[in-house]
Amino acid sequence: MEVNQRIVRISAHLNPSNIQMEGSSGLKRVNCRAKGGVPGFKVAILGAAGGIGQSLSMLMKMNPLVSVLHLYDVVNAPGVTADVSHMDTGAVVRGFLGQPQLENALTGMDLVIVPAGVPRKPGMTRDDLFNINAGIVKTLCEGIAKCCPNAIVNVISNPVNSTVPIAAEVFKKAGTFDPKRLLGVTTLDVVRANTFVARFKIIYDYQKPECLKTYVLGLSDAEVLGVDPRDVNVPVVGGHAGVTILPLLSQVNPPSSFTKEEINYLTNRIQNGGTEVVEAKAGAGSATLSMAYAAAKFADACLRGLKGDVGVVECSYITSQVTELPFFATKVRLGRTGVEEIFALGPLNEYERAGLEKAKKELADSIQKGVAFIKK
Ligand SMILES: NC(=O)c1ccc[n+]([C@@H]2O[C@H](COP(=O)([O-])OP(=O)(O)OC[C@H]3O[C@@H](n4cnc5c(N)ncnc54)[C@H](O)[C@@H]3O)[C@@H](O)[C@H]2O)c1
Ligand SMILES: O=C(O)C[C@H](O)C(=O)O
Repeated sequence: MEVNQRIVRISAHLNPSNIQMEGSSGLKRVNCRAKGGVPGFKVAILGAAGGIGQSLSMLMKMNPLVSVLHLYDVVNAPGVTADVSHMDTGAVVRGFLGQPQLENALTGMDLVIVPAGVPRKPGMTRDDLFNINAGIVKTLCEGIAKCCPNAIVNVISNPVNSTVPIAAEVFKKAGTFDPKRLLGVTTLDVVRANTFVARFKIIYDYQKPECLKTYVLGLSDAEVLGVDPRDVNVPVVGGHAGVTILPLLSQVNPPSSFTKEEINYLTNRIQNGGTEVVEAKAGAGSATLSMAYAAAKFADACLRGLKGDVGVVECSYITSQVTELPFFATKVRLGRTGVEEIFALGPLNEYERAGLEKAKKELADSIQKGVAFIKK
């Protein structure tokens, strides 16, 4: 049996027309288990041919937890699929092009990642994308509700503050809504916050052993002397746009102290990280590479949770009761059923409490806009 399955897989590789696109007879027989008998997960990327989608497809093909990778887009899916499928990693890659193939792309998936939609140009807010992206997310979520209602869904398409409520309303309408399985991806805010905070030289303060002291350095010094961003963890709560992005610098790990100026600088930089990239790209789109990295990191955390790993904690924008708002980003623990624990905000300082009030005001409108889009 095992040998036969290996032969099927090898012959599929030898005949490219059998492996790349939906509709070829050889695909259905391919073994869907990862090497070593460990069950792998089936992952679909919707918007796989885009700036985020292409790099994300590559990173997910490299993930040993993925046994099957479905790449769906309304353009260029065959090319991206052919390209990614040549990587000598375990996941079987299949491509799906256009709306008629959406259902096949989604059927049987454990995790669906959604980076489909238009990106910002300089001068635009994320909310300016609402008119186009709301409809795209709605259609894709209708497909998810029909074909893989139990999948974990990672929403990347902007404005995330509204597209997650849109997805929730679509799933409610279809009777498939499970708040534990719908997650807005805000990992890029955490990735940025970790990077920017790590540019501060953190040295041990022997007078206060429980606390690390920080110094602002010039950029070049910081690059040489700063700590590794992977050793820094900054919780970022609220949402994913401007003032709704609320880094909790009082809760940075390792514990660190910042001056008022440092807090202002860092908070601004983190809140405007997306705009910084949009302006630097000067009309050629928004963050794609750092976003694909962040999305792959978050998807990997979801898969590790599904696999049963313990202590998988990430920030995500989810259905929440942490504040009076129905959606809010906080740290969550991921497990076999998706979001298994939502962490409270923890103690906030005065600066963060003021930021929270501003964030909630803007978030409330964005959530309402998303909900109204489906209910209208
Ligand atoms: N959550 C975050 O932190 C974050 C970060 C960066 C970008 N984004 C958002 O992600 C989205 C994608 O950004 P990008 O730079 O990859 O854009 P892009 O234009 O490069 O790619 C988008 C892809 O979506 C596809 N698409 C459009 N309509 C579709 C549909 N109905 N079904 C399937 N695919 C469809 C397009 O064909 C394209 O390939 C944007 O909305 C952007 O604002 C979010
Ligand atoms: O800023 C954008 O429009 C894209 C994304 O939300 C980001 O934070 O980079």
